[in-house]
Amino acid sequence: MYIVQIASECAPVIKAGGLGDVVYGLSRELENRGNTVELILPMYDCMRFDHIWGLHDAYRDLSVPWDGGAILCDVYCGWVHGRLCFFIKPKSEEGFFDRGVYYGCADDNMRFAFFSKAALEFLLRSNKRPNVIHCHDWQTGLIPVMLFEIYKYHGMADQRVCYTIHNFKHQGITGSEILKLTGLNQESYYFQYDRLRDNFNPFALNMMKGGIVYSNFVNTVSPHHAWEAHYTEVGCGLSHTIHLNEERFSGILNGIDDEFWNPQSDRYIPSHYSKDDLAAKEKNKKALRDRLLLQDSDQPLICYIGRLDEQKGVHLVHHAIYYALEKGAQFVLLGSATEPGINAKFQHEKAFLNENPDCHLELGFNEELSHLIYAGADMIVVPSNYEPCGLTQMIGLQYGTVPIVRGVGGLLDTVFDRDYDSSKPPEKRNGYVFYQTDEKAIESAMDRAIGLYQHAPEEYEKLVIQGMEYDYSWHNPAEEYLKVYEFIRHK
Ligand SMILES: Nc1ncnc2c1ncn2[C@@H]1O[C@H](COP(=O)(O)OP(=O)(O)O[C@H]2O[C@H](CO)[C@@H](O)[C@H](O)[C@H]2O)[C@@H](O)[C@H]1O
Repeated sequence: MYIVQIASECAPVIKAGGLGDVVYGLSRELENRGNTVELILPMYDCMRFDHIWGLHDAYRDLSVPWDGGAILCDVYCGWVHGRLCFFIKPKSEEGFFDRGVYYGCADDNMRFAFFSKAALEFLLRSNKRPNVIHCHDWQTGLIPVMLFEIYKYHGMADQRVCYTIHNFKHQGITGSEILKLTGLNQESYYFQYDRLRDNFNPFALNMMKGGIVYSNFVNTVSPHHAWEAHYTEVGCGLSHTIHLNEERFSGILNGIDDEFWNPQSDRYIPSHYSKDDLAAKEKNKKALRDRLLLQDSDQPLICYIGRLDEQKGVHLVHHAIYYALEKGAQFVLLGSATEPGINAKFQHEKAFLNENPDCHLELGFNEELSHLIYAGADMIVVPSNYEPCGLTQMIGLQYGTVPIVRGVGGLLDTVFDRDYDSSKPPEKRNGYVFYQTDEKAIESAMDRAIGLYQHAPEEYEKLVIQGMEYDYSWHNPAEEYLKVYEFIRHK
């Protein structure tokens, strides 16, 4: 099958979070199974060019209709660790992707609407006719809309769209100007409730809603989160739209790339290990302590890795640091905050804890360091308010780092409480789960984890091994996506 992924991220060349991991990992697995996969991405000035091999011109002066005129783009092509990627570079004054950041500009809606239009125009003009176009999140929500309202009539009638939602919080809510810019026009048509009109603001359009309404199949990234999005406030206003389209909606659990995230071959860690050789994991702990100037200790090292925002339960992340220290454990945090208030709070904590030999806060994005932390830590906390899937707990499991998670979304589908999970026999349990959002809840789960580490090391090691035995690679999820692709192809 010929599949084109269109997204705003692809790890490691463009990675702000989990979306990048998924786009890369799924593409690799689909190719391993004999499919042809190509990716279309924006050409950001700040992306990691050092991860692209053989970058060259693929299409010069692609004329993308925009705002009644056209913007010329150059399309470059290169391989990102074996994946064939096309990068779109607009040559307009706005410099849509020359902002030094991936997201967070005042005109993000326009930037990604343009990217979506340019991606379709590129497919059309270069005569690429994939069986399936797979798009991701609000940034590409307009792709199925424009495909089925415009491009279908220009020789792209056979293409089918699978649309994956990684985060319902950001939906691309925009004004009517986007219709004129993209050439969709016809305000009264698109402002209908069963098309793009936002479910709560009758004067706004919602790009993610467009993605749901127009795609041949829609999914989010875990079965439990699919249920939450349908039936709870976690759908962020789109539950009714999901309800109306429920026969085309499901949850497919993410995987993690087992080449990139593999303690037996990870290029960023000093000592490779497996579940049969856990002594080598200790060497990574030592390397991590040395690198971050932490003192040696026989107490557990607990970590947090992830974006620092409301979604991730920052108040509990903050509490976990102090509670770990109170219990004699060590804590390492690697995170970046885009919200100024949250950033200021963690900068303050970093300064306050700077001299503490048991704690290190690293504020920023650092792929290489993240690997060493997964390998060197004993436990990872993931106290999210909501979590569509969550990759950090799965990576933690793969690296023998026991997850302590809040029981929401994909965390519930992947972590099974050692002491209380009745759905799994004891030998299949792999971590700790708590449910409430108050401090006592995370404290009790941390107590149980730290207690086992301190008082029953053999039992603790068993738990580590049980976690490492889980297969959260892309093998099963890719199978499910292929079933979806086959299903929509023949519709
Ligand atoms: N400061 C930092 N330095 C280095 N690496 C960092 C980092 N902060 C985060 N990372 C890395 O980025 C990824 C984050 O994965 P998450 O599942 O937390 O994704 P996120 O919430 O961004 O994405 C959304 O999409 C993903 C994919 O579908 C869903 O799993 C998730 O629930 C949803 O919120 C991991 O690979 C992690 O190691």
